[in-house]
Amino acid sequence: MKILGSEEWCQLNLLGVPAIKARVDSGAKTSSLQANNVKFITKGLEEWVRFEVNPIQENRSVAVPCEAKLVDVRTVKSSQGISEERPVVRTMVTLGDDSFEIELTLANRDTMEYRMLLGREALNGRYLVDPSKSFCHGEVTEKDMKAKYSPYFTKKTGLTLGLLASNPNLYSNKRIIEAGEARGHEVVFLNAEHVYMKLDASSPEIRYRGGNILDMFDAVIPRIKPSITFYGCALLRQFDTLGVYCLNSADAITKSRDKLFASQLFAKNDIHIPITGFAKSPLDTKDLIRMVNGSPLIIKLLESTQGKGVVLAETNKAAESVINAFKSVQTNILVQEFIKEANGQDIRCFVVNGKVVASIQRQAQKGEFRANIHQGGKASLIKITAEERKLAVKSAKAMDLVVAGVDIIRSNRGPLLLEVNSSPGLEGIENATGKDIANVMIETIEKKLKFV
Ligand SMILES: Nc1ncnc2c1ncn2[C@@H]1O[C@H](COP(=O)(O)OP(=O)(O)OP(=O)(O)O)[C@@H](O)[C@H]1O
Ligand SMILES: [Mg+2]
Ligand SMILES: [Mg+2]
Repeated sequence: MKILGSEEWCQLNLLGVPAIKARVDSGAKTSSLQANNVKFITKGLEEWVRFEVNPIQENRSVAVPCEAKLVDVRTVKSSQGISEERPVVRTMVTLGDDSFEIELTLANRDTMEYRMLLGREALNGRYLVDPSKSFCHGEVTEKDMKAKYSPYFTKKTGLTLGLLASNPNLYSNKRIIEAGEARGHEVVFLNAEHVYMKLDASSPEIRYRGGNILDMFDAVIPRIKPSITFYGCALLRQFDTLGVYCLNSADAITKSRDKLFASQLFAKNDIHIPITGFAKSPLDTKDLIRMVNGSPLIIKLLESTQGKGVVLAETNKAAESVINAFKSVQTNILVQEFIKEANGQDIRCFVVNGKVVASIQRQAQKGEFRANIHQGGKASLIKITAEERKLAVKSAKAMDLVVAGVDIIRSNRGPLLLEVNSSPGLEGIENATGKDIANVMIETIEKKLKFV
């Protein structure tokens, strides 16, 4: 009988797969093939399956479209004990000089290092396995693979951009993908929580769930939600280490997410904010309140968005009890002068690459002081003053943010900065102004990468 090693090169010619490296696994009964986007279709009276195979390990960009007649659907238990339904197809496999029929279960599990497994059914009566050997029926080099799959290595004309975010259905994310594609780039959505990394001085890596190595990106657009700031920024640092341009650096995002640190940087850069205090001990609460000119005053959780952690205390007594209540549960807060004359209005300036590309005024709902859209605020068009424009640009720069949503409030002593956001939403501001901000973001990446 012929000998098979622990891995062998196969051809699945009927499926249009001219070479695929298989793991010989006599511990498994049936053979399996990695398949993505599996769809059941009918051809006449027959049931078929349509799917894609990524025949090259650690490469998702080569995807061969396949079709085969469905012969069965089987419940298979994975090594982790999870049952799943897998379609089974029958096709011809070629191994060196031999060709024979084989049944393959289609496994869409991402974690397949080998794209194909040869199980007992395929081996019985044909081969003996010698696990100490490999490629007994011929070898396929990387160069051969490139030649065999050359039609799939499409000539790249645009950039490859990664959108590092959490929800592909958010308006902002959909718009960024759309704008990137419209400008001829490939935009790949990366769920930040499915990305992981190898920290190694000689071969650092970034991988995606399933083991694909993410080494194809020219730039990454971070849209990190606050709850995963820490992890998301670690990923951005890794991309940066690997030479991938990040539209907003990990450093800049980290700074802007910490209201206390950000306020200190504003003060240092001569950027005016409402009088703000921060203290550790409840013993200092009374003076803290005096320091910001007494009530009514604003209390802000250090990490808050959409206005959720911003409270107005109308009296000194109320302020004191709210401040001390937060302190008793070890929650960090800022105490801030209330800008009453703003009348529940603030200004959101969208800054990209040192320019204000759009701005809107937000008006809080009746009886509410927070102008956030999430708190029922209404957006309207506004022409900002030269001073406000300068303040917005300077504030984004103080945070080193290339893309920033800068919130400004109009006080009796001129415009004051409220905060700078590193993942400003596009929906409210694009709809109100009719400006294509996503396009400006993509253009900026092109400029930074000198892409023409
Ligand atoms: N000192 C203040 N005086 C008056 N109104 C204020 C003050 N600070 C905040 N506000 C109002 O409350 C809103 C929310 O405050 P802020 O922007 O600081 O919080 P946030 O929760 O981080 O919101 P965002 O979603 O913009 O990140 C502001 O947009 C503004 O309308
Ligand atoms: Mg904020
Ligand atoms: Mg805000």
